Amino acid sequence: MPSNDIAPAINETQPSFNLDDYKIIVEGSTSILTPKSEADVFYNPVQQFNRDLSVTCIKAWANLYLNPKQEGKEDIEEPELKKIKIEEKEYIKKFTILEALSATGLRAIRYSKEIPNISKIVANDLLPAAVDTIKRNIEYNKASTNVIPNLANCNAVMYTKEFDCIDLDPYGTVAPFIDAAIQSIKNGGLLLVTCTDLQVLAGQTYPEKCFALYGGSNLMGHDATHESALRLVLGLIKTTAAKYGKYVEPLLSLSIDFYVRVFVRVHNKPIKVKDNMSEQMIGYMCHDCDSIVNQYLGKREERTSKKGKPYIKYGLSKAPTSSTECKVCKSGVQHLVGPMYGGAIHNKDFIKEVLRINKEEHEDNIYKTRKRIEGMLTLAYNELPDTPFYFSPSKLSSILKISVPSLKYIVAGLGSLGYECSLSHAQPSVLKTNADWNTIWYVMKEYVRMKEPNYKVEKLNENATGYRIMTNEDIKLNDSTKSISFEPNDMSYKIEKLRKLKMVRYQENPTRNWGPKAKPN
Ligand SMILES: C[S@@+](CC[C@H](N)C(=O)[O-])C[C@H]1O[C@@H](n2cnc3c(N)ncnc32)[C@H](O)[C@@H]1O
Ligand SMILES: [Zn+2]
Repeated sequence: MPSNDIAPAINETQPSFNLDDYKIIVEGSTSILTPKSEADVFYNPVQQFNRDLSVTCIKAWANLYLNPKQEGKEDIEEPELKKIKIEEKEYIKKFTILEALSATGLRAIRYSKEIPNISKIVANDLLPAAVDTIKRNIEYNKASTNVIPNLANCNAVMYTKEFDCIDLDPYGTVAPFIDAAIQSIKNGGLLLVTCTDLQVLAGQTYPEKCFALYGGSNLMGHDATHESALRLVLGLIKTTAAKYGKYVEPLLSLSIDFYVRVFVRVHNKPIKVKDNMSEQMIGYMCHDCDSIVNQYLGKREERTSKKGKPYIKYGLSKAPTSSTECKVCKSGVQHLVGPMYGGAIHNKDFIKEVLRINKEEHEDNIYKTRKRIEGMLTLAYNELPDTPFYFSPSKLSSILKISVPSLKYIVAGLGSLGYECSLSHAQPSVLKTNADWNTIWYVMKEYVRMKEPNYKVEKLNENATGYRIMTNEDIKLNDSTKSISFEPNDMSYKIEKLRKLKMVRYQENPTRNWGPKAKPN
């Protein structure tokens, strides 16, 4: 069982550097020194968004769950602190952070300067050169009161010590660190996870590697592959935690530039672990038309006993949810994707608090990526919560060989049939919807019929996917009382309003050769 105490692994020493030997990089509240000769430890300026966002998220987590303003809100259970509460009534809970893979110490030092109520933060790295840099930067920033440099394999630290908050920001995949992190994190604690291996998590080349690391395969070649990357990472964290009776609650899950970043809360709640089976899913993804049919791996039913007591019945799910032939385009090739997490990937209350802090407490001169945080999180806040994946009208139009309709028409069409739509933070010009793929394609076909009077299906090759879809009479509505319209409606107004907000919603390439940085020699 990991213990609570965190001992400095090294002794404080006298200042041991000559400032002339270093160049100074300023980010947020913090200046870091990197050797003028050549930086041999890791600093990636493009990751400022990751660090600005993480500061804001840790503050939001502490406000909501650790030191909540209103009475009665859930908080971290810690017997010692509870005792103080009874005696003194009022106190502020302090918390510990582990930056497990710290490189320069920049992130840890920023946390210590920008986030209140941290009792200790351990800035850990495996490389002696990195830890020397961390020490130098702690000293230069006068952060030695609560930032402790530590030289160790982070798994060894996590298997032996407990923390309220753990940040994992590795090169590439986080997979080797999840088990230890889950064991180290305290009840109700916050786990922050980066994965930069999107070639594996969202690419088309390494399904076997993706399966080995994350226990599932991604939506190879599909527009929504970045959301499947998030769901694979969440699936890994959830199944790892389940073994230890811990339940993982996603707070915010973002696909950003060249990486994914998820913020989850980990609870010691074996009863909630029972939901894991019915939260995990596989999908049948059509090779030709992008349609996906989801299949949850377990059944969870809320029932009432004869005595009127509610209870939950868990069971096996009915399978398969799809036949070997795609119902939309009749292709015989359907790929199995997943298993991955199929539930909600964000918590709206959490995003609201992050947005509030970002707006009210942070300034542009320190938080250079503040505007982008506002844009991306506003999109995440407005995403449909429980509907995996999204589709791209542009991709579907290319299959039908039509010019791309304005998003508002497709949204209006789905809205007129009673379905909901939203945008996605993960990609511009895509739509999430609670309609199934049969209905999505029905809307596309109706759009062609009503808005493209000169369209001639005969011009398509008879073997083409578009031809098979346009001539498939089975693509129709289940409910014959409904009729479709592309006139503006509540749903299309809502989406258009969001699209017209003047916000930085998607990143443009900020520098030449941007992306994950290679390991230093
Ligand atoms: C991507 S960098 C971290 C960047 C840093 N978090 C930031 O925000 O600037 C990854 C770091 O992890 C360290 N590392 C790799 N494997 C490790 C392990 N098992 N334990 C501790 N540190 C490790 C590397 O030496 C490297 O400095
Ligand atoms: Zn198909």
